[in-house]
Amino acid sequence: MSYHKELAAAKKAASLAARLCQNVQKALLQSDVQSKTDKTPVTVADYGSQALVSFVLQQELRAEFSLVAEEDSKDLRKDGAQEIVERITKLVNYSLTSDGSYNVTLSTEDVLKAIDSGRSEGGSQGQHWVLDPIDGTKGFLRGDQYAIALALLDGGKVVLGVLACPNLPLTSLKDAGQHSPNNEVGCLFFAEVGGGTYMQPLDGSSAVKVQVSAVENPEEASFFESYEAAHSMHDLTSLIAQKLGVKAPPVRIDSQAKYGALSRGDGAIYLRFPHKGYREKIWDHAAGCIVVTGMDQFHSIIGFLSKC
Ligand SMILES: Nc1ncnc2c1ncn2[C@@H]1O[C@H](COP(=O)(O)O)[C@@H](OP(=O)(O)O)[C@H]1O
Ligand SMILES: [Mg+2]
Ligand SMILES: [Mg+2]
Ligand SMILES: [Mg+2]
Repeated sequence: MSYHKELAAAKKAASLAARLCQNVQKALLQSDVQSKTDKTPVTVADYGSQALVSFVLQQELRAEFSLVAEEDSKDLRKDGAQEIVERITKLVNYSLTSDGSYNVTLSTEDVLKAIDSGRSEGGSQGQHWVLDPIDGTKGFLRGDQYAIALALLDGGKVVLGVLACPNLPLTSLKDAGQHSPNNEVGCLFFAEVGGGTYMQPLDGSSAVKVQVSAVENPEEASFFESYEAAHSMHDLTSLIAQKLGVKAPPVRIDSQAKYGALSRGDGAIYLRFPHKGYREKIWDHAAGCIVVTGMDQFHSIIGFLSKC
């Protein structure tokens, strides 16, 4: 089965959402950042990105669809949230219309409903979209890496994935690292089951096929891990790397940008071990997983792991 139409819609949605996030990151206001009940941060860009992706999928696919996504409108419907909802609505309308993609004006209620269309429970039957509207919100707030991560599940398997990484350099992190001022940034990774993985600049120029690292000797390999020690046990990863014989220091990056960088061979190993008791969410891995395993790359990864 081919998912070309779904992939085109997902790329359009993630690219527009990336532009919304870039606009917010340029001029982030203190009032744009809220704290959720689990004490993790959420911003107008997380909500805006979710509303926008949900709207674009609905417009492009014109069919009933199920979306499992990170955010919901509960806090936005509380007293005192009207101003922030209006700011989100303005951001969404601007991002949808400024380059002529759509000719619409969504109301605040349209935006809240679009956010809440991400409340599906998912499941192993039928098709479900999986969205992290901003993965790496802490990285986004720091001006570092973050990703818009969108995947499609069919019968419980990930069949396509798109990762927009607005701050990831177009060239390998091996060459200039994450923060060189000469870096041109903004990558869109995408993969469809059986079709390999591609990367293109977020400005829309042409895509190139990417491959995971061919390094087989752990002494020559480098590894990616979460920037936040609260999200992954840095002590444990350091121990594992030591046992494997890895010599390079860890490359710490927020979000599924790690999977993007891994898919094009910037490093060879991904290590992320949450602390005891943390329950993983599917939107934190679905898109990144297919971008790295994009079928024809799968065997080289298995090959590498079996040698470790
Ligand atoms: N205590 C914790 N342990 C592990 N992961 C956590 C965590 N608290 C938050 N996260 C998740 O880690 C994600 C970021 O991943 P990474 O550590 O690879 O950058 C966050 O995604 P969001 O930013 O979308 O909320 C969040 O879902
Ligand atoms: Mg979050
Ligand atoms: Mg996330
Ligand atoms: Mg998120």
